[in-house]
Order: sequence, then structure tokens, then C-alpha cells
Amino acid sequence: MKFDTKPLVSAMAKFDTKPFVSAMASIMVMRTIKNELIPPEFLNFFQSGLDHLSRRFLAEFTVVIEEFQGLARNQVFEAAEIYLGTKAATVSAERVKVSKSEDHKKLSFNIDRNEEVNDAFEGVSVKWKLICIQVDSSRIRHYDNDSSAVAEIRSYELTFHKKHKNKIFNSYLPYVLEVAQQIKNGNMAIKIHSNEYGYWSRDEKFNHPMSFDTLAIDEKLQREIVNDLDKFVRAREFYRRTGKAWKRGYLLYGPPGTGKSSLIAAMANYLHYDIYDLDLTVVGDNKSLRQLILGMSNRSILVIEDIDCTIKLQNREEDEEASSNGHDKVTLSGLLNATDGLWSCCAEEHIIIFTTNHKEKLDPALLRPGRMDKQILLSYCSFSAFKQLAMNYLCVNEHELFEKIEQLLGQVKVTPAEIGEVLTKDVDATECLQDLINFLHTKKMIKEEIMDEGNVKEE
Ligand SMILES: Nc1ncnc2c1ncn2[C@@H]1O[C@H](COP(=O)(O)OP(=O)(O)OP(=O)(O)O)[C@@H](O)[C@H]1O
Repeated sequence: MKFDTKPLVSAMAKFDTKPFVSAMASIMVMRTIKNELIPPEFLNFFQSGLDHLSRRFLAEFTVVIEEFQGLARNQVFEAAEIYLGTKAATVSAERVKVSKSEDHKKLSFNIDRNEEVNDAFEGVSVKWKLICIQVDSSRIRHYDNDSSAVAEIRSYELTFHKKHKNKIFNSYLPYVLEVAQQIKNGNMAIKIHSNEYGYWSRDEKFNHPMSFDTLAIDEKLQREIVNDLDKFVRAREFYRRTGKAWKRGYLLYGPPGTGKSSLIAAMANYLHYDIYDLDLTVVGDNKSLRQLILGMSNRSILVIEDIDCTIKLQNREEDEEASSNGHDKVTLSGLLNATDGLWSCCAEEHIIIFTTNHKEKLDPALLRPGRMDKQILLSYCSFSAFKQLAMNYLCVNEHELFEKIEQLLGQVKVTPAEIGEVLTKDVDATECLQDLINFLHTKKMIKEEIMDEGNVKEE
């Protein structure tokens, strides 16, 4: 079923905002959970509460869900709920009120729970607030004779700057409904986001075909990585119990062309997590960095490639000096706060991956235990990795030339990217393998010549 968003948008659009001067706008979306059973008198009570709330905090711009012609209130609430499930929520307030029933025999508990979710859409900040109130069932007239039931009334309040009203109504809300629909249908594609001008770009479909079945790395290493990921996704309770943020940091290091980006793609495809590809060189300052990270969804991978050379991250003393001089830029401590600080705990199931070709150039602060939970060296091609490449490129898993190749791979350093290039030169598998043997021979000769001339020690 596809949501018809037109009525929603038109209902909002026809709302006359001119008389209102508030800087904030708000949409209220309401729904009962308990069988949609809100007796009229309670609805009136709640409505007046809303009016009060809107006058007090949100004042001049409020649209109530009942006005959305053609789109059921519960459908919109459900869509918002599904969409926000992908985002990081923070509980801003939780109050428990205890009161006695009229006959003084029964205690009842009312829980007001306010959850906030900050979202960003094409550079516009939006704040969703879930207002969740549980009420004593005795105050509500039930139609299903379920006297033990507790009714819960939930509503969403959406706040944003009024100058973005059109964008929110015409693009953001339809987008929210569509994302929710896709999630519901189970065909939500993996997305890749990149940052531009301080916000995440509209998501692109992530079509990278790499998987752990095609990644050419040492088998033992691969098993270790997959086990680590499995353990991470199942560890919700562990992170709750230990009070740790549910995130895991990986440092992938090794020479160019050894599969660092390929491994990231395999991880995203395996976990079905979105990728946020962060280019630090276009992030203005620490505040923008923080906003970007807050704008990431749950169950996602933050990637910062070539961390050693995308930005000059100086040490903490220099950071402090820079900020006291008023120089705005992303600093090492800003980055560490973003990935490690208190507020980074707002999100759940975040994987953070740094890549580098030069681990030795990294500031030790980045490598501190607990920051990068796992450091993975992706190195030159082993024979078992080569066999995977031969399968990928030539669809062969055994060949008489393999023995020679195994021997040569033990003598020269060659990356999977180089091998991949040679294996795509010809159509015939035997010719490709022979090309590879020639290539490895040439490499071996060059290496021996260099060692003879300069008496260079092997790395
Ligand atoms: N381990 C691997 N398994 C399968 N293919 C690989 C592997 N390593 C490299 N390749 C092939 O080489 C290409 C380049 O590899 P990739 O970008 O993953 O390397 P990288 O280590 O991230 O390089 P860089 O450090 O330059 O970013 C890939 O598109 C892929 O086709």
C-alpha cells in the first residue's frame, strides 16, 4: 500500500500561517495505542492540554492530525514511528506521577515520557518530540470491557524554523512517509550518504556488490571479522548493562588496493547498515561535525577514509590554542568527542571505521583502547586470497598454473587490486593466469634489481 501524501500536504498547506509570527512551527500527530479508544471527554481534555501546550511553547503554528483529510491519523503516526525508529532518540524527561483512585484502594501510575529525536533534512534541522502519557484506565470509558487495560496516549510534535515550512510540508513529510513505507515493505535499500555544506546529502542507493563471499582476504581473518560483527549486533543487552555506548570502532590499515573500501562495503552489505561517508576536509568546525554525527541514523556505519591525510589533526594542546584563538576547524579532540564523547551515546548500533595507509602517522589518541576496538591489517595478496579472486574474475577454483602462482606470491608483494587488473585483461582463464605469472615474474625481477643496486633491506 502506498501512502497518499497529497491530503497531508494540502491540509498543511491550506493552514494559514500569515497571522503567526513565531519562529517555530509545529505539527501534532496523535494516536491512541489501546485500540484507538479515547472517549470524547478524554479527547477534549487532551485537546485542551494540547492547545495549552501549543500556546505556551509552540504558540502560533499548530496542525492537528484530525485535519488531515483522507489520511488516517494512525497511519501517519505509525509512519512517523517507523521512520524515527531509524534515528537516535534521547529521553528528555520522564516523570512518574502516583495517585490513588477515588475509593483509595488502588494506586495508579501515570508516566509522562518525552523522547526527542533530532533529524536533519537537506540542511534543515527538525526536532521530533514524542509525548507519551499513560493514564489510569478507570478514567477512560472502555468499549471492550477490558478493565485492566492501561490506555496510552502518544503524540508527535514536530518543530522547525518557519522559513522551512514549504520544504518540510512538500518534501520532508512525504519523504518520511515514503521511507516508512519502504521499511514496512521490507525493501529498504542500503543507502550511502556523503556530507556537503555541513549536512548529509540526500541518500543514494548503495549498490556495491562486495560481500564476504567475494572479498579476497585471509579466511581466518574473515571469520574473525564476521564473528565480531555478529557479536556486536547481538550485544544490545551487554551495552545496556555495562553502560557503554552501543558502538564499535574499527581501524582498517594497509597499503593502497588491499581492500579496505571493499571490506567496508562487505560489512555494510552483511549488516544491512547505511553508510555515512564523512569527508572531514569539507566540515567547517567541531560544531558542524557534531551536527553531522547527530544526523546519522541508528544501525549505520560512519566511514572516515585516509584519516591521516584528509585533515591535519593536531594534538590536544594545539586544539585548545586554536579554539581559544577563535579559529574554527575540526580538531582532533572535536573528532574524538564526536565519535567517543558523551553525546555520541545518543545513537544505537553505530560502527565507526577509520582507514589509513599509514597507521604509524596516526596520533596515539586515536588508537587508544576503547576507541578503535579492532585494528585490521589488510595486506598483500596471499594464495588463499588469490584463489578467491580467481573465482570472482575467472570462475575457476583449480588450475594447473595455480602452483606456480602460489610460489611467486610467496616471493613478491602484490595487492588484490593489481591482481584484479591483470585477471580482467583477457577473456580466456588460462591466458589471464599466464599474464599474472608474467606480471609476478617482472615484479620479482624489479625487486631483485633494486635490492642488488641499493642493498635495500626488504620491508
Ligand atoms: N581484498 C580484496 N578482495 C576483493 N577485491 C579487492 C580486494 N582488494 C582490492 N580489491 C579490488 O581492488 C579495487 C580497489 O580496492 P579497494 O578500494 O577496496 O582498496 P583500498 O585498500 O581501499 O585502497 P585505498 O587505500 O587506495 O583506498 C576494488 O574495487 C576491488 O575490485
